[in-house]
Amino acid sequence: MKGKKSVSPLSPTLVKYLHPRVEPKMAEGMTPEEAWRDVIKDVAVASLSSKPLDIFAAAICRLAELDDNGRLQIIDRCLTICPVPEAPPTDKAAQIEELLLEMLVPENTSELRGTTSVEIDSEFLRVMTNVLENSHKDWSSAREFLQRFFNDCKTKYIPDLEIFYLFPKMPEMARNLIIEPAEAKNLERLFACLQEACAVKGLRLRELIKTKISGRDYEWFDKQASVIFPNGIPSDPEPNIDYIPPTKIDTSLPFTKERDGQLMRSGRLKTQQQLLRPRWHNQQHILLLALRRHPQHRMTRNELIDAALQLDEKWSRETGLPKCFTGLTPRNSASACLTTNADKYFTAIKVDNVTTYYKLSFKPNDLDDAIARYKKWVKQLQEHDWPLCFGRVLKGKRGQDLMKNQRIIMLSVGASNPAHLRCRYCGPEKDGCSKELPACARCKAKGQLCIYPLRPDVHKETERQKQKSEQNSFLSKKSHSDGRSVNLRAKRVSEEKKARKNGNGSSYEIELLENIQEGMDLSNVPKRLCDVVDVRPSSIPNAGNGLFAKRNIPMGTPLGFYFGVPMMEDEFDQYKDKVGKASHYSMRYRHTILDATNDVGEPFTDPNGKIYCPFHFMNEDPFGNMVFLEGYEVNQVICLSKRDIRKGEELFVYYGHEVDRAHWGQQESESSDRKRNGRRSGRRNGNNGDSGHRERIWLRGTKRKRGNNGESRELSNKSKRVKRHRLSTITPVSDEYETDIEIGLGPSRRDDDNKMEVDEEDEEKDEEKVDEEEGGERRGKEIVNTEEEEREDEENKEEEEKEKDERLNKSEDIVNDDYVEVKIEELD
Ligand SMILES: C[S@@+](CC[C@H](N)C(=O)[O-])C[C@H]1O[C@@H](n2cnc3c(N)ncnc32)[C@H](O)[C@@H]1O
Repeated sequence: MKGKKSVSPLSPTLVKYLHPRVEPKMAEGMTPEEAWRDVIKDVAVASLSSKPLDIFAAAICRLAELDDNGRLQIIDRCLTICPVPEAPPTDKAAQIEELLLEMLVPENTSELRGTTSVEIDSEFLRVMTNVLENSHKDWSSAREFLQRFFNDCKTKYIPDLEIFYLFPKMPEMARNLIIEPAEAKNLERLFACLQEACAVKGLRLRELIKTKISGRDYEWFDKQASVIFPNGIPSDPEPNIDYIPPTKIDTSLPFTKERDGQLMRSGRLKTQQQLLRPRWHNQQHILLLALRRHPQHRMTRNELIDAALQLDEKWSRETGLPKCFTGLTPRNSASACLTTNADKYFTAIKVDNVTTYYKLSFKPNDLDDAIARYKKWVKQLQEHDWPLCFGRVLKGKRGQDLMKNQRIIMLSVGASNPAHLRCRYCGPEKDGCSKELPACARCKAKGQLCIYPLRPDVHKETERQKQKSEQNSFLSKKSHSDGRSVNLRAKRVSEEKKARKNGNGSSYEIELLENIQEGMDLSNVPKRLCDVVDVRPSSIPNAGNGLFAKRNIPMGTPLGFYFGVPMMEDEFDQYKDKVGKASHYSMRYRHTILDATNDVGEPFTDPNGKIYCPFHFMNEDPFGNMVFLEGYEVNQVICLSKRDIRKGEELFVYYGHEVDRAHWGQQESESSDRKRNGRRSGRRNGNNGDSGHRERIWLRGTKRKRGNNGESRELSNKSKRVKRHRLSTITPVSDEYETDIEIGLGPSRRDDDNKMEVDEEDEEKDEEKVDEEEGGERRGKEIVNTEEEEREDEENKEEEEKEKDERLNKSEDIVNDDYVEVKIEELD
């Protein structure tokens, strides 16, 4: 590959040097090329022949592998040290030798001689980028592992040879580089994929990565290799000799081609590259795109299945990608996919009570529709959920009645999996409560006023069942006396449906809420978002604005939603990705991107404007106090507090593992310079050469697996630390879709800093308020006690709280040390 480059014009110094030396060699019968190559070899031999044989041989071999430009560059640089490099004066000899070693055998330069090294051709990085960007897998754990590997290496780049040398810092590496089974599996797959990608380009992976392991490190490397490749390192597939190099690496995605309406010249056309495909190239997405392309976004089941199969066929034919709907019965696969509707993007509707149509569950790329939905959600949240979260149980009889009734109150929004949720009053350390109703998934608290953010339908179902059975018994009684019973039932059902459709269906909920509110003090419940949070400069240097709590916020409170106009991912890449800061504020939700910016790519910042979402300004901390939760409705992202948050604290959330953080923390001008120069960590995708998709916030947990039937496990402080580290670095890939709130892992270091910022007066007030709130709650719970018992109890509880705080503080110290380490590792 390198030998084919033509020689660039020689500098006058080189000509002056070569001319007198080449002529005698030509006189001996050499061609001009052989003669001047021999001159360069003479320099290397003269300077390095005293070196140990392996070093000398490696240098001469490397010289032979270089192209003419590479060789001439070596002489050019030698001439900058002295005019006669083959016989340098004594004071220059060492410099020439060091230079030659550095260029020909860099792993043997004085500082690193004899150490283990990995030589990586820069072509490998191009292959790697292409695989990571275009593969349908997200390679999360493999990335993390490689990142850890690179972090523990000293790196040297030799521009003339386009080669990177990695020198592992063995003690650190042996200590840090532990491979988990899931990582090993993923890494093995990644390497198989890289090998195939190399073969497509006519290369062999083994030739792009060469390892030289010194004797003492051999055992360790051998052990690691046997974990990653239990069956031995597979040999490279035969390189594809028919390969037509793509003019630009990024033109290789099928969708670009389809949009441009031209046929693409890509190496992939020649071979069926099974593993390289765009992330969204899967069955669900093809069905979704087929529906999206229909003018009314509405099709019958058969029409939709036909359209999806045609689309799949067309792409496969034009791009060489494998089809998504395969097997003997692709129609059945498409039909099953539609029935499962795992991502909730399809809504089935009956037209004329006969034909079932499928329509998109959202209006793509429609700002007004997105605003209307967002406002509806926020209204519901503020009217229904906030009173439940921020309200306090009254002291007197009304509060007593409320507690006696032992109702379960549910929020209108929440995770799909109630097993992840907590009773509001269940502190992380409490073992359980003793009353009767089923409640919190963590403490199994029974009978407490338990805010239970269930998926609305789960709860409604039981209530409806009750109503239904009542209706049924009523109707069956009636049916004896009245022949019109069937009609009556149908009428009732359709009325119920109609009411639900018009948004009045939750009469049960409203009634329940009214009952609850009678027993609660709602005077301190916020009315608008600006009562709860405000946007101001972040506590993180150079991070721009941040979001801060304006009041104490209890754990598990849904504060709002992340606003964004839903678009298909390829649409976003095409129209929006490079517009202003669109990629900084966009969020990936399953198959859609929620675009949070206006036409010029700026977030909506006017609090009185048509749309304003303060959560766009929430900065990142992997162990933040907030979490993005997938709501029950499609494209609904709930911003939920992970723990109790105190007034003045900055709100942080984890953006997900796919985010490119390389330019963060730089001054604005610096980072925009970088963007202008197109140096953003070499990000590319196939569409337009510089997609920001790695900038996008990822809705956490959209593809995660959890053990133990989805139940979070209690963690000791020690295991918490490990878990914390893994949470920030490893996201296991699986086919299960789940949402995940990581509650109870404790506050981050920054939260402590922020606590310091709350001025003393505020703090005092807060404490009073918290005491009052907690007192209220306790009074609510223990309302049957006498006043004296109550006082005693409160004293005891205060002591308990103090002890608990101390315990927490101690564990925070440990956790925070670890956190700093992780951060540094990541920033490195
Ligand atoms: C969704 S915006 C958050 C609001 C942003 N700070 C602002 O002023 O508009 C995401 C951007 O905030 C910045 N950011 C977020 N978390 C950060 C952190 N921990 N450190 C540095 N910059 C951060 C990055 O520039 C990122 O692209």
